[in-house]
Amino acid sequence: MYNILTLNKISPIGLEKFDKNKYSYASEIENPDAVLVRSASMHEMEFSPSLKAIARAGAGVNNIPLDKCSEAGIVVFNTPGANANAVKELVICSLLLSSRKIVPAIEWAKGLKGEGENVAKLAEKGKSQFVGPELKGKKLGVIGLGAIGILVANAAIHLGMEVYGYDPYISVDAAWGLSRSVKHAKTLGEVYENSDYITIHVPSTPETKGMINSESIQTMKHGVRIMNFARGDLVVKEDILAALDEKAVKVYITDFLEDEFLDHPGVIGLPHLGASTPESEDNCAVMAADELIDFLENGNITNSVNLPSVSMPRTTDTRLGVIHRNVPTMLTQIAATVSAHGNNIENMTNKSKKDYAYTVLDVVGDVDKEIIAELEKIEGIIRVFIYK
Ligand SMILES: NC(=O)C1=CN([C@@H]2O[C@H](COP(=O)(O)OP(=O)(O)OC[C@H]3O[C@@H](n4cnc5c(N)ncnc54)[C@H](O)[C@@H]3O)[C@@H](O)[C@H]2O)C=CC1
Ligand SMILES: O=C(O)CCC(=O)C(=O)O
Repeated sequence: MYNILTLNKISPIGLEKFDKNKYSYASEIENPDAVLVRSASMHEMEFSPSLKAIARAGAGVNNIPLDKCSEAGIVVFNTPGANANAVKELVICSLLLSSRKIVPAIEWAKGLKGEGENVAKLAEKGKSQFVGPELKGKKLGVIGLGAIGILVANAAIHLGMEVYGYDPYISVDAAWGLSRSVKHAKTLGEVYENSDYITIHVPSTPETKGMINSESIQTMKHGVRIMNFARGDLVVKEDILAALDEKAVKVYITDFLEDEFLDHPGVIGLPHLGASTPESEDNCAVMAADELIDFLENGNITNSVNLPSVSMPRTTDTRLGVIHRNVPTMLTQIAATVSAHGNNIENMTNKSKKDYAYTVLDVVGDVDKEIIAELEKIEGIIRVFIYK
């Protein structure tokens, strides 16, 4: 029986993937084999020695201590692209909200309650205070052209916007999916100086944290509208508030609330709603559950952020999965140890990702727990799993 600890509300469609004869899942469970999480922070959590994998039903993994997991041989998965359409739709909505004063207009309209037959006349008289520009013909800067950035950039082209895309690490697949009409910005400066609207779609990393600050804002067009559906810490709070007060930034729309934002007239704040659609919650949960099941049952790794993707059809009854450092002689030592136990290696795959590597071996004959202890004694081997 495998135990799955769920740390957030996970879509039942995803949870149904776990065969009840083989899996138990609950928000409190002893000795979890795996954790299913959305945004809950795991940085202060004690990990049980039983924990083998964490699946983030979503994209951003800044709530998970990745280095600690890698060193403990815990595989961390995410669900690339599974919630991208949900975020794209809210970003397009936000482009309109930032332009057309829709939120204040709705609030103002509610104030006409009780005016009876004068409502229509008062509405016509008052509407001029809510004039706002169209998106067509305006320039949008998209920072980060991954699953979400691409969809936003392409949709904005269809709205008639001129789009500048910036992503020095763009993947080949992403580049293929990007509309040819999107202009390739080679520097952030190019995005900042040209854009009437800027939307950020990068992960929170040491490189991106605080990238929107007083210095970068100074290089932007006066009155720029900024959208942040990526992570709150990409934008320096004090600097964006000062820029809003000076009207250097006209509107800041963010999915990441701060107390100071709540009553600021220039901020439209949302409670981290980007991925909150039933479709995206289902997609993420299903993908995360599939990743966990294939790892826990077969040792296959797909969409891990700390270990390489390794997927091999089962060819024997016994499989070993070995997480180790990406250093020389690991494979020879693993093979020698397995052979010394009299097990023939029928098939084997090895891949690496930065400092870590993963080797899967399908072996003939039974293996006992001794082999785990012997393999784990080898310097550089972090963790060994047996799949039968
Ligand atoms: N508001 C919400 O509910 C959601 C927020 N997010 C956030 O949005 C982020 C992006 O999500 P996805 O597009 O799905 O991820 P993704 O991994 O598909 O795309 C991220 C892109 O950012 C690029 N990038 C990384 N560092 C960069 C830098 N310094 N400058 C420019 N580009 C850089 C990468 O090359 C990649 O193409 C996530 O990391 C997460 O923090 C994601 C989903 C939902
Ligand atoms: O699960 C959620 O609602 C948050 C989604 C998110 O921020 C992400 O996928 O990075």
